[in-house]
Amino acid sequence: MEALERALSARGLTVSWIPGKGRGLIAARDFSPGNVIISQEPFASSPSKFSSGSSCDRCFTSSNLRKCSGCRIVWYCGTGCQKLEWKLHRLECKAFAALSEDREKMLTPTVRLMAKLVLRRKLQNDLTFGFTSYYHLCFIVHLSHQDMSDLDEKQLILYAQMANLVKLVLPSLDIDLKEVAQNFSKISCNAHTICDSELRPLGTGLYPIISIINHSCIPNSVLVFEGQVAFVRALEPIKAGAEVMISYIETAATTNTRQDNLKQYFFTCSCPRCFKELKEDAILEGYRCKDKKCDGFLLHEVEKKSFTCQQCGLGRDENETTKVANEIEEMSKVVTAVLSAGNLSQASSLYKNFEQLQLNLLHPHSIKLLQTRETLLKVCMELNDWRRALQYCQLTIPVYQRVYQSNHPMVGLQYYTCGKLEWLLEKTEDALKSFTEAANILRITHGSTSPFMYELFSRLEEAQAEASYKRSALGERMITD
Ligand SMILES: C[S@@+](CC[C@H](N)C(=O)[O-])C[C@H]1O[C@@H](n2cnc3c(N)ncnc32)[C@H](O)[C@@H]1O
Repeated sequence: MEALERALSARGLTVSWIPGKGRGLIAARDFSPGNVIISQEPFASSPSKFSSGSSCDRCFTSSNLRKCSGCRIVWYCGTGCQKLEWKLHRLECKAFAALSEDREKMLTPTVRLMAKLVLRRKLQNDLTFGFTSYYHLCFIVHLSHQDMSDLDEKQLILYAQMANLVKLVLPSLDIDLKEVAQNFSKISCNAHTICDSELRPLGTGLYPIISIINHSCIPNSVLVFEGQVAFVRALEPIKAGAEVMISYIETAATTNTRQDNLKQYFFTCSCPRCFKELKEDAILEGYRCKDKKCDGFLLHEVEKKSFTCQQCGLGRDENETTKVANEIEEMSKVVTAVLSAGNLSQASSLYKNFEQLQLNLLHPHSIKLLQTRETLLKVCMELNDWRRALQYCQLTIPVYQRVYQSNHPMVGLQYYTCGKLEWLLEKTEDALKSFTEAANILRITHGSTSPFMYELFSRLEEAQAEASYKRSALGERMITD
């Protein structure tokens, strides 16, 4: 514990016991927005689709992949990554090569992550491997909190079965089944989803120090990744003594949905957003005012059999709202099925009608409407319909600003998408504004040195150059006229 405290103190951090939360990471100095609070390599990690050739087992990149010629299961982007992983992979390579087709199917990403964890711990005392006991210590100290008594019988059986799978996958190792089952339970609360710069999930990793950080639905920090390296950056000024918090879940959701999604972590969030008044949830999951010009939110008045607008007092009949709500429910099944069948043109027009139907009933900032527009954005992009894609992208931004706090990477990424679409549509001034908004947020959440940020900065520079060229050309034309 002392070694952990020393390492953290050098980074301006400390660990404290927080009533109702267990341990938490505390700032021992002030951090400004964009400061890296902590960065860490994973103790163990696994890509979500490691055997399908879609990502490198080391850096998670998706290009130039080649199969390991030994096991023919794991993929690498080149000899560099393969060599770096070899000390660990050589222990599983032979075992994987010997797997029958049936057993190969058992090698799910979670089982693989556990297999890597077992192997890494086996290598722990091998100094030539380069892992110090410090890392191990962090792992043991940190991941010890999850209590098996929290689990129901079904989960206990599942973890025991998964532990058995690890034994089958690594038959030559002396595996303590009980310990592995316990570790599955610890992983479920402590692992982090590794995402690319656009927050698309790529895999799962265990980051011993980062997993000391507790959750808030309005976090003061954000977790982003460069390859597998995790970076926690401050989203807002964090004063010495304050707790560092990230969000474990998608926060564009109502309180009920967020609380449901947090159940897997065995706690009830008590952040200020979870105690926010009814109004926010009535907007995010509720109905709109009958008067389309009014943006009030409605509350159900059971005795009056109506939903009443809290801004203008206008009521909506219960029967009428139920009828439209049922139509929406029915249509939602149809549009989802058409989209899953892959018919994009049909999905595009059906989703457009679906959006119109939802607009009759749902508040303009409703999460369901937002999700429909996000789908329409994706579909229009796939169809190269940039004009409509831009319309939907723009419609999502005010809702993003409502559901994510300022500086949230999702807001920055959405501005970035808007900027790219505006650039394609030759709306140079608009693109410049959107790229600027995106850069202002994403340099806080993603830093300034990754290839992703270099690309954004170069798009921004290109838009600045084009805009000033267009402005001067216009000025010259006006002088001539
Ligand atoms: C990744 S760990 C965080 C560190 C943990 N507090 C510890 O002592 O090791 C996740 C666990 O921390 C606790 N936790 C995280 N955020 C919390 C919160 N906002 N309120 C209460 N408990 C929380 C829950 O027990 C959760 O399963």
